[in-house]
Amino acid sequence: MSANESPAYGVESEVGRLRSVMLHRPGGELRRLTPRNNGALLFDGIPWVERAQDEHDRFAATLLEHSVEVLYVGALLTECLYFPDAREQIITSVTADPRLGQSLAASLRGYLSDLDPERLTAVLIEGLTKEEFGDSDSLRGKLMRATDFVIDPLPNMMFTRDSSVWIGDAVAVTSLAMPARRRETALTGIVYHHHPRFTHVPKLYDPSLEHLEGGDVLALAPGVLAVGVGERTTPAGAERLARKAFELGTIHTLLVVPIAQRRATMHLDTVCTMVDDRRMVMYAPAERRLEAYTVRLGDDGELDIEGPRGFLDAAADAMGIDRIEIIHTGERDVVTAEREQWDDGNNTLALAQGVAVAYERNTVTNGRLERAGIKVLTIPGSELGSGRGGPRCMSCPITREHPVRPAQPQEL
Ligand SMILES: NC(=[NH2+])NCCC[C@H](N)C(=O)O
Repeated sequence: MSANESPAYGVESEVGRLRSVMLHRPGGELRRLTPRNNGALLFDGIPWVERAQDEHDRFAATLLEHSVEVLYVGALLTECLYFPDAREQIITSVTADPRLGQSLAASLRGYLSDLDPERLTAVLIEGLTKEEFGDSDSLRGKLMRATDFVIDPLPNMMFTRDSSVWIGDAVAVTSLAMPARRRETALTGIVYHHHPRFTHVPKLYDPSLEHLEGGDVLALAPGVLAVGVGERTTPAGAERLARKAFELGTIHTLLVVPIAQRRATMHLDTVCTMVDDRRMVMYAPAERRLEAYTVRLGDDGELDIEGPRGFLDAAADAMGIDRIEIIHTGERDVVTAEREQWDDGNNTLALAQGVAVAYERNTVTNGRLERAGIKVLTIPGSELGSGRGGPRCMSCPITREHPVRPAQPQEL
């Protein structure tokens, strides 16, 4: 590739050979979690930060050992913050927080403007307390405790799956539903709009639109997407995505899959993920329960909606295959299944057909995958898991090769 040629990115499936991925190594933002704020910040515990970082490094090393390019969102953001436009845009968006009040917003603007790109990146992700900022003049500042946040930390930043998703050769910077996560897309948006790697990439969504999270979007096959709607992605978000993707011609079918509005099933990828082009690891009760509406573009340019019918049948039809085979999470007993579903046993990341990264703790599910001929690459996740996300949530694939048929575990 010559210096001024832009690399070709794109994702058409869940299982084509993974070439490039975006991660975020958890850092100081996890140190902000306390028993008082962890619930609002969407963590079920208080992770041991150094251990979480070691676990994450093992994840990154597993990807690198399998020749996957690992890009870190923080490093890309820092590079963007050398551009005055990008700096101005992010500082304006952070200081527009109406909770600040005019005086604090003005002094915060001055403070942020003086930071070098690296420090600014850290503050944007790790947050800033009143104590660190040092303000005591503004009305808001006077009424804050030393440990209150002037800028909230983003501990869920490591779940890069949710804040952007590639659909074909276009990227969707998503619209996150939970208040604790909304600012993540201001940062990913800067990366995709300002980093020279990505300025040429078509953008098919933005954070001002209806709620849509990447963890709900599964690229079942080239041209076929499944989108979970529930706690995070709304039907309106799925509709908007369908219209945009049909317009760009990147898909021909979108399956809308209602999922229970519960924390255990916050995204479709907590219930099922693909391990090759016709097999999924899935939480057993979902196999019977999941339904799908099949959405296509009608001749009149309007959305044509069929269903609902069983998700697996609708998916196999859209993918042009006889059936999707299911590998169940856990054993036949519901308790193990429920435990391993909670611990992200379904949330595997395929590096290629039949090769998947999984948390080591889900021994029963991993054993089943192996017996089914899947090569399982395990990583530790005792600390990372407290944020309720597994290998799939912690990665945003940027480039996958086209999947190969028939499904064969590939030697990488
Ligand atoms: N794609 C996923 N399953 N992401 C998991 C995100 C976990 C994060 N703590 C949240 O609640 O939003």
